[in-house]
Amino acid sequence: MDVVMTIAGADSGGGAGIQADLKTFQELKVFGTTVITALTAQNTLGVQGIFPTSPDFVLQQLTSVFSDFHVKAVKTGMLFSAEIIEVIANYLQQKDVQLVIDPVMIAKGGESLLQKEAVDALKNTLLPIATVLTPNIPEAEVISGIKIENEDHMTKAAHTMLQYGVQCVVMKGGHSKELNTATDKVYLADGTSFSMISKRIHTKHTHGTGCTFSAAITSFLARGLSLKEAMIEAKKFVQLAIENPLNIGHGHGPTNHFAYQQRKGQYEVIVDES
Ligand SMILES: Nc1ncnc2c1ncn2[C@@H]1O[C@H](COP(=O)(O)OP(=O)(O)O)[C@@H](O)[C@H]1O
Ligand SMILES: Cc1ncc(COP(=O)(O)O)c(N)n1
Repeated sequence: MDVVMTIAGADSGGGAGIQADLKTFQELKVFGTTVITALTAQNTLGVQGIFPTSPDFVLQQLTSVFSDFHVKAVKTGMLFSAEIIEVIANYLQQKDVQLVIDPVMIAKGGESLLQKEAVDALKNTLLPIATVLTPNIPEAEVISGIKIENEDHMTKAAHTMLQYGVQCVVMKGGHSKELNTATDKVYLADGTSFSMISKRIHTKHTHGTGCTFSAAITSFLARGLSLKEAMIEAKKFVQLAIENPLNIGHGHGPTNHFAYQQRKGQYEVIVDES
């Protein structure tokens, strides 16, 4: 059994963070372990409270898991502070793992999940050791310092982020103004790029989409898929999870992690290499 790890915040509402990651891992048949960076009191309406873990206890969790398991791939989500990021980067740079960074900054409800001072730590300590970075457009703007209003800006921002040493940047299109499609653009360190295109679902139930997508990439990498195959299959996983909502909660409801196993044969992501 392939072992993976998520380093993220816990979402009491079950739709994002550690909870979304573990549900994704389970559906994709990898064994999920966790390092919890913060507890959040959260539901589909928003984040009501944050209780961060001490950096020392983050290190203790990392040590417990790595001293016992052969972890093949790790993803990070909500990291909260520069101190927590530094502990994680110092620890992971000695390990031979594939590392997927979802640079979670702001929850869908607008609450901050990463302190402003922590962005430099993310860029300077985690990106140099990362395999994949999965920013949405607002996160890409903060990391690259480039305002993204068209595809040229997106390419420039991706190349700026690649310069920090990450091998691949996936610019997620959930927040773009496209009406009919949700396109994620993948930029690789060798200068090539491709787009993954799916139909845009008009729904408010998108809580935890980014967490689910990055957890799916992590699972497929651990199972031995190539970077490109892992990305395409993860896009399919998140598409089916959004397309088949569970309709629970009174706000931005969670996505449906069961849908991929039920319907994966019925949907193909369009890949554009041009
Ligand atoms: N309305 C939607 N319809 C289809 N796919 C979507 C939609 N919203 C987001 N996605 C997809 O979900 C994944 C997460 O994207 P996004 O929502 O931008 O991330 P985040 O949760 O970090 O804001 C991406 O693959 C994106 O294309
Ligand atoms: C603990 C935690 N991690 C990540 C997110 C981001 O998810 P979303 O962007 O869907 O609010 C969140 N709301 N809570």
